Amino acid sequence: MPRFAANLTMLYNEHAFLDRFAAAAADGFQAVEYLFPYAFEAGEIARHLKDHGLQQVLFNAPPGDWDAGDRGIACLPGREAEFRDGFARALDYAEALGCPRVHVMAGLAPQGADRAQLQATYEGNIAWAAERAAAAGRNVLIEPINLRDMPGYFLNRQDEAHRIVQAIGAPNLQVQFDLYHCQIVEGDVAMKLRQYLPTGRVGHLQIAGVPMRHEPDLGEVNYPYLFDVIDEVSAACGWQGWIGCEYRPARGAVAGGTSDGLGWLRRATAT
Ligand SMILES: O=C(O)C(=O)[C@@H](O)CO
Ligand SMILES: [Mg+2]
Repeated sequence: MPRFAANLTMLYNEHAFLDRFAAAAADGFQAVEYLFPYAFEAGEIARHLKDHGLQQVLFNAPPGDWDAGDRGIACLPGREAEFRDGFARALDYAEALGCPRVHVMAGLAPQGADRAQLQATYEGNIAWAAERAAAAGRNVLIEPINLRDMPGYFLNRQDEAHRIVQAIGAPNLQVQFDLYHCQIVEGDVAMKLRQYLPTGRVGHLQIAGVPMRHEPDLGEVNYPYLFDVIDEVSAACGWQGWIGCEYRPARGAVAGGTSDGLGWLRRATAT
């Protein structure tokens, strides 16, 4: 099942985290992503990847204090040292897991904050991270996220993300284009695939049904059509990234729920 990576934060919640690697491999996935690896030793995760023949294609840098409400700290003035420590930790995990991409979450804009100051802090942190990642042979990704799921999130639109990537100009800085967020925030997803994939500035795609973030075949988005667009544009421009399956299975933590919901994937990959 080339191209599609299982997001182990959202899929296979019927299993404990480390057991999700085996479950994804049993369903035919060859690659995985998830939000955060830091609750586990990198070596332990690396063993699970190897044992199940999986590639790690993406994970996130430490987001600050998630339980206290942080959703990344890259745009937050005064937390630069914490940002740098966290990113260095992410690079250590990326090395141990053989993972080429690290997603850096922007954070929530504090109410009343000076937007220009947040922007300057964000761009400064992202530029620093891209430089450090380049020395380690990794790419840094930034992802626009919708405001319904994350009220106050600093980065919401594809054009903003691409403007920042252009402005910083680091070759290893790319956009994580999550079609679910894009549909909610701005729509016109097929045209944005056609616009942005050929720029070489999209490092990763992610999908989910809209609006409930369940399986891609549940909701308003016509994913078979979008997969054809991705195939067509990729063939023309040589785009070779992964598509992360970042959705909450409709049957949730019910035994077999994730696998039972993979009919859309079997249809998408049928030859
Ligand atoms: O929520 C998403 O979409 C993601 O890709 C996460 O990495 C950030 O929460
Ligand atoms: Mg996403």
